[in-house]
Order: sequence, then structure tokens, then C-alpha cells
Amino acid sequence: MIKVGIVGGTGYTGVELLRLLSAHPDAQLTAITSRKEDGLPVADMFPSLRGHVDLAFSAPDKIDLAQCDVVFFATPHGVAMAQAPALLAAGVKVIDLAADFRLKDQATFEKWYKIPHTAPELLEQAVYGLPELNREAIKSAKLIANPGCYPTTMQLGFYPLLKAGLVDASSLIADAKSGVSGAGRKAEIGTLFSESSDNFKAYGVAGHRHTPETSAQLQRYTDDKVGLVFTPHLVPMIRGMHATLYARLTTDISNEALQALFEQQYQDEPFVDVMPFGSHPETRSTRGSNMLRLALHRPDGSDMVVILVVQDNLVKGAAGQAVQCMNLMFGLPESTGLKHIALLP
Ligand SMILES: NC(=O)C1=CN([C@@H]2O[C@H](COP(=O)(O)OP(=O)(O)OC[C@H]3O[C@@H](n4cnc5c(N)ncnc54)[C@H](OP(=O)(O)O)[C@@H]3O)[C@@H](O)[C@H]2O)C=CC1
Ligand SMILES: CC(=O)N[C@@H](CCC(=O)OP(=O)(O)O)C(=O)O
Repeated sequence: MIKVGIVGGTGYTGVELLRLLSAHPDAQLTAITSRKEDGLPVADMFPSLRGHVDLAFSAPDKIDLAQCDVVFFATPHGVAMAQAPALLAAGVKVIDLAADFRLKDQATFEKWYKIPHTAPELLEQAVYGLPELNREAIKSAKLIANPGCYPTTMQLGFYPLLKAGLVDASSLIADAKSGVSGAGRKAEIGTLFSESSDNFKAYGVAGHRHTPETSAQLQRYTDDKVGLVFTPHLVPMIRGMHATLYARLTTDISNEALQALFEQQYQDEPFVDVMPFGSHPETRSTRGSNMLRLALHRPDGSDMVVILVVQDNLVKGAAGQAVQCMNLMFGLPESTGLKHIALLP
């Protein structure tokens, strides 16, 4: 059994990790931290876990995480970078769901996250945890930078087109919508029921930190300079993310050939579903599952290709993806513990 620690067990991605890992056949939950809920049984806070998790939360300074084989950080940016050096030195693998190790360039990280990076020496060894595009490196990684939720949709949607050199890399557009759980469980005015329900708005239009993350990753797959305009929106739902991606074709290609390109790219992927051409994937078709679904469109008379991508921001966008990485790092079949079908309605 893999002994698992979770730092930040009271947040939305933390409780999602608990849901997935408590049912994982090869994982044994060993340590779950909370600064505020030290001593409280996990199932008292989250009754959905009654009968599944019998541990209590521990304050981070009261627990020896070095006893774990792997520690997940489901914490705000800046927490993992403080603790990862000692854990890695003790032989513990680390999977960070935050952005501490996603950007290779320290200055870019500090510009966007507005905190100093305290473990820049680890940036080079950190492996970006997007299994569909980085599987071999993840298998031997000791430190995983789990991707952001929006970047997962953008990369898996644009990648086949960029790799095949079919689109203008300099004019990519992503118009994406997230459910409110994407903002976490912490109290904030913008996520109050009366602010976020029956309401719809864009944010971060002038610049969102997921733009440099996504651009840097996409740049790995093309020699042309990647230019990405990304606009996130908050929608009045709890879970789910929908990205509408636009790319300008530079080659004359049929719809059938485009569809075949995506189907071939993802044919062996357990968590990417290429739907029939012209489909309209719904966020609820991924709710609670680790599946990302996408569909291609060609607006009549246009040289643009439109890719619709949906996922559950807390699963494929965060905790499920992190467990997918754990499976790879420990030599397990990649889908272990991740075969849930989405919840309808
Ligand atoms: N929500 C989402 O859809 C996604 C989130 N992410 C990223 O995952 C991370 C976690 O997000 P999310 O679960 O939504 O956040 P939440 O705000 O819901 O939870 C944060 C957790 O971190 C703990 N925490 C906060 N500060 C510290 C600290 N200084 N030391 C130790 N623990 C701390 C909190 O617990 P306590 O206060 O009890 O200690 C809480 O359990 C973030 O970096 C986020 O950007 C990534 C992809 C998607
Ligand atoms: C709705 C909402 O607020 N979403 C978050 C994204 C959460 C996430 O995936 O981002 P990081 O891990 O990079 O923080 C946001 O836009 O900041």
C-alpha cells in the first residue's frame, strides 16, 4: 500500500483527494492536515466520508509527513515550496496541486503569483503533471507540478493542432468558464451565493496566471511563437469547466481529417473522450469523473477551428489528475481508482 499524506485536507481539492483515495485499492490515507481543525475526525467535517475515512485532521506541525510515500499539497500557492525540499530529501514523493513548480522560470512565477519563490533549485527537477502529454517523465518523477484546471483544457484541446502544424500558433484564443468551486472553499465575497448565483461574469481579462503556464507548455510543441488570449469566466454552477478554444487553420484540411487527427492522438487515453464531430459536450457529462471530453467544430465559411472542452475542475482539473500522476509514479495502471462515471443530472 502507498502511504499517502494530504496537506490541506479541508479544502475542495483536499476533500476530493480524500474521496478518490479512500476508494483507491493501493492507497492508504496516513496523514491529513488542517491548521484550523486539529484533532477533528475528518468524517465529522465531511459526513460523505463516514465509514470511509477514520482519520482525524492533524495540525501540520504535529505530524511527521516523512512517514508517507507520497504527499499531496492541496494548499494555496507558496505552501509546497516551503516543505518540499525536506520531504524530497527524506525520500518522499511530492505532488503539488498549486502552482509552485509549474513555471520553470522563477521571475515569471514571482511576477504572476506575487510571492518570492523559496525553492527555486527544485524548479528544474519538477515534472509537469499532465499525463497525456508528459507520461514518461511523470513515471520517474519525484516532484510533480499538477497543472491548473484551465490549462488542462487548453493544452489537451490545442495540442494535436499545434503538434501537426495546422494552425497559427500566434493567435490562439480560449474563452473558458469555471464553476465556483474553482475558487476554493475559503470565504470570499465573490463566491457568496448572493454574488455568484444568477450571475455571470468574466475576470482576469487583462491577464490571468494560467496564460503563462499554458503558453509555456504549448511552446514545447511548436517552433512558432505561441500567442494565447485567455479569458476566464465564473458561471453559477458548483463544479465544471467549459473551454471554447479557437485556432486559425493555416492548411486546407477536411473536417474528417481533423477529426481523425484528434481520434488518433487520444485513442489510447483513458481520460480523454473525442466526441463525434460537431457534438456539444456538457460539463455534467464529466461531473465527479476524471474524464475530459472534447468536440471539434468548423463554423461555416470560416478558417477557424473551434474545440469545445469540458471537465470537472476538481477531478481532471485537480485531484483526479493528481491521482493519475500518483498511479504513474508508483507503477500502477493509470486508471486505478479513477473509473467513476459522471453523475447525472
Ligand atoms: N479548486 C479548484 O478547482 C482547483 C484548485 N487548484 C489549486 O489547488 C490548491 C488548493 O485549492 P482548493 O482546494 O480549491 O483551496 P481551498 O481554499 O478550498 O483549500 C485550501 C486548503 O489549504 C489549507 N491551507 C491554507 N493555507 C495553508 C498553509 N499555510 N499551510 C497549510 N495548509 C494550508 C486549508 O486548510 P486549513 O486552513 O484548515 O489549514 C485548506 O484545506 C490551490 O493552490 C488551487 O489553486 C488547482 C486546480 C483546480
Ligand atoms: C473560478 C476560479 O477562481 N478559479 C481559479 C483557478 C483555480 C486553479 O486551477 O488555479 P491555480 O491552481 O493555478 O490557482 C482562478 O481563476 O484563480
